[in-house]
Amino acid sequence: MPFSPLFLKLRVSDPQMLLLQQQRLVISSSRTMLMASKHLLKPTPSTLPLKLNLSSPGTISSFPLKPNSRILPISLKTFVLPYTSHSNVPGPVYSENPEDTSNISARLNVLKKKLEVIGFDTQMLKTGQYSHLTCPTCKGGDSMEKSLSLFITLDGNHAVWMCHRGKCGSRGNIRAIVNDSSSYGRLSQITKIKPKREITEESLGLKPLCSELVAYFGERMISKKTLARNSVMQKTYGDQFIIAFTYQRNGVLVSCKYRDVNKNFWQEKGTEKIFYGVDDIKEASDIIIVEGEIDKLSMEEAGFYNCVSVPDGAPPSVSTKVFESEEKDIKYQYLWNCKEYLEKASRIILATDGDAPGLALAEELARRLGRERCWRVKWPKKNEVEHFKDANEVLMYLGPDVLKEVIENAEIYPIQGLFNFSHYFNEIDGYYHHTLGFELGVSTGWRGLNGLYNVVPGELTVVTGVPNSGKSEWIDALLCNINRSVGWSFALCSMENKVREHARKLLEKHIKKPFFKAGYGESIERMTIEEFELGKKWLSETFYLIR
Ligand SMILES: Nc1ncnc2c1ncn2[C@@H]1O[C@H](COP(=O)(O)OP(=O)(O)OP(=O)(O)O)[C@@H](O)[C@H]1O
Repeated sequence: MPFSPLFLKLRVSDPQMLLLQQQRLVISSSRTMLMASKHLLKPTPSTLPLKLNLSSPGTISSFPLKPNSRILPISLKTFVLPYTSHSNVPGPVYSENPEDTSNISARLNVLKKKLEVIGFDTQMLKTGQYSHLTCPTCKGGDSMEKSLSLFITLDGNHAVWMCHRGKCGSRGNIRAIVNDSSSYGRLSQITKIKPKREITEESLGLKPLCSELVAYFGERMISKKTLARNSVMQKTYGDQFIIAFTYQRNGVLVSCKYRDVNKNFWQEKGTEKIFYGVDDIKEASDIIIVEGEIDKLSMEEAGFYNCVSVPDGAPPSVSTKVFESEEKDIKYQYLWNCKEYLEKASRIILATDGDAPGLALAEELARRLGRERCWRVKWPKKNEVEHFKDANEVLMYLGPDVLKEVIENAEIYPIQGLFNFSHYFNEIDGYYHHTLGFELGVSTGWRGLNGLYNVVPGELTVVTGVPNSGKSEWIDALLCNINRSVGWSFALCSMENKVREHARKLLEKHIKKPFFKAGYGESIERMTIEEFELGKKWLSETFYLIR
């Protein structure tokens, strides 16, 4: 909705009154503001209105804002390396005398010694900072990555660490000065959280897909070749065949998700949560994320191998919880467990389902991955009201080429405050076709002024003049005219007028009869009580008073 026009009356010697049209009661009548406006004016006895355009781009937008989440957007980079910002944001200080540096360094030395015993390299450790280290438990796996993050409190007394390798997950904490709350004793052997089960195809009893299941996939346009490449298998429960989607990392079975004929899903207990197909995005700079395993297989049919599926489907809605830490972000552990695969991606296409949960999932992923590198797809229309909801539906009903187009036409994920002209085409069209309503302004009601001045929403009008020259009366008459012609209502900030006086002046202009018995001209009739009562109703419907 466009901004309302704003009338500002300046007595050349004594600015004092401000009028606002319509409901937006946002401008104060403070002297400061009026004085500031005065700089824009050359003192002149003229009473002609001056126009100042307030709607210049970059200062005030008259367009609706995009809906925004109340939660701060969070980028993966911030999550992965959140610690760079800690230098600017002091953490809690535990020392009673934080400036007692000798104590801090003494404590830190003790702490370092204890950490060395556990197997940490303490050379680069500093208080108040996170350090990325090799985990003494898993040694960073085959890639020997520095997957452990360790934080030392500002007082140098407490170290907390966690290994982010999905297969390890070791964590612990230790204090320089051991007291009752110390967990050093317990943690001299580093504790493992939720040790992950080691599984194999044999241990799970997985078998190659039977012809019936291959045919089932065939109906969904998933080829045998794609099934084989993704090691889709089956498990037998009694006489029932269940589809087994194998979750692998570096070719090793990490987890397995099952699906029965009734579309029930379940996952092997105690296994690590990772993306489905994560090996396919190892070195990819473009990544597609979908909401289900069959959608991942569908993308492959359209020629996109660089695709992964989330393991748990979509949440019902966007969470209002504030992100605390990777460890506490339980629902999205699969993302953190695979973060090294995602870090390299410069473009992440979120091809989640087109329904509300799918959109919520896209939002949750975008927050964590960083909106600036996320894109989203637009699923094609099924009919006048519906859209196809996911990759497999598009593949089945429209074919691989259309699915390819959907991905190729993905658009940038909306970022707060970043738009493009196409977002405004409706408004631009309306402007061109004169259908917006008041884009060229409304008449003041005085025909002689039409070619010189009209009241345009979003613009500021300053009415200036020498004292007592009729500025207030003119503005009141203008408001009455505009109310009569186009029905606008107004907010009045007129401190110089008593409310009852202002009511009288406005009623006289509206009813076109004097409020009191005129002291001149016998034939001039005073407004009747009925007219007065109707006039009061008009007053309260037309004006708001800022006092
Ligand atoms: N067109 C008019 N015909 C007759 N009287 C008028 C007219 N315009 C204004 N007046 C009268 O002149 C007086 C001053 O008018 P008004 O208060 O509108 O002036 P102003 O410029 O707003 O004054 P100030 O600078 O003191 O705020 C009022 O008594 C008003 O009724």
